[in-house]
Amino acid sequence: MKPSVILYKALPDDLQKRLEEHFTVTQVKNLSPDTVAQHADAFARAEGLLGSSEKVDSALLEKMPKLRATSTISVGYDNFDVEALNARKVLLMHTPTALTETVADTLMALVLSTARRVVEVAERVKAGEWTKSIGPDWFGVDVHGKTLGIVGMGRIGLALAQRAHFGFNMPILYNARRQHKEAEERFNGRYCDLDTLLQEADYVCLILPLTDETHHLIGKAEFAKMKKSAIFINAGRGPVVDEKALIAALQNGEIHAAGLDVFEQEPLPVDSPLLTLPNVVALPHIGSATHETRYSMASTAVDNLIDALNGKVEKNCVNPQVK
Ligand SMILES: NC(=O)C1=CN([C@@H]2O[C@H](COP(=O)(O)OP(=O)(O)OC[C@H]3O[C@@H](n4cnc5c(N)ncnc54)[C@H](O)[C@@H]3O)[C@@H](O)[C@H]2O)C=CC1
Ligand SMILES: O=C(O)C(=O)CO
Repeated sequence: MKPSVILYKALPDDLQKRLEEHFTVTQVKNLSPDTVAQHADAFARAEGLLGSSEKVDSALLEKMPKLRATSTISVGYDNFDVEALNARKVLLMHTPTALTETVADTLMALVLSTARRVVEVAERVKAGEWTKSIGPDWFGVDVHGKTLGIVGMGRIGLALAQRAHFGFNMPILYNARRQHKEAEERFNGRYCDLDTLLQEADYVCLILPLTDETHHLIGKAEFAKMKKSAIFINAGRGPVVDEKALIAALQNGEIHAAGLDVFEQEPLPVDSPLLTLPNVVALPHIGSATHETRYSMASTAVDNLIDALNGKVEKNCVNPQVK
């Protein structure tokens, strides 16, 4: 008999078929208590769980006594209670390499669009304001040659450094938990403490996982250390930044602009002050959202679940020690 799995995200038809070749699949719309109660038998039987953007905590695990593996269609796994999974010896699989280049493209898009005010001036054109040759009130600032500070020199940080170094001739400062030889040898990156990076960078780019350690890593004191001309970018996770402090820093002119793909609350509430600021580019968490990359992530996640339930955890496994 095929193992049972719960699928909580729609998959392209061919991937759904591949999943069904290996498993008996119950598709649900989300992991809310109501949905779990409605499909209680399927959750009680399931050995695998596949999806994204939903909390997987100990309360859910209690409803899934047979669970052996979870597979998330994402690289970030802050939605998972990893300690609870470890205690139950449930494997957690993710999609680290499938999205790296695409997310680095998004970061570069945020750098360029904030610096050159792309969204703001395009809106002014659409509003009919381009009635004569433009003056300095439409100008932006340069990107090439400016100092880029990358906080979180992991896979995506490295891909951003590559773009900035070779494409835009930007000197690179970085902060991470350890020094990265590759960043230094290939992209001339300079490791420094967070304070130095905040003080010296023209562009401060965050691409960090959300952990207890990174929660509100950037707040009032950190914005105060940045240059008044600094542009702040976050595409890691919203709660890494104290959003109230960010809004105040933008409103008080402590920093020049911000490009954001992630927020403390998603979707971003429509009454967020961030949406009233012309110097903010706010994106709806599109870091990896291209057709090609989202397909590749879903395909990797399906393969990850097949591998994990067959005891293969050589790659893409967050907690291989529980096997
Ligand atoms: N906006 C979006 O759509 C996306 C956002 N992400 C976010 O980006 C994160 C990073 O992804 P990857 O580069 O693949 O991960 P990674 O694990 O390769 O890199 C993470 C980096 O952060 C550093 N780091 C961790 N804690 C730190 C701390 N307290 N202080 C300084 N550095 C610290 C690590 O040393 C490492 O260099 C993901 O965990 C996810 O939250 C990832 C993909 C898409
Ligand atoms: O993979 C992730 O962690 C995302 O945020 C979406 O791609």
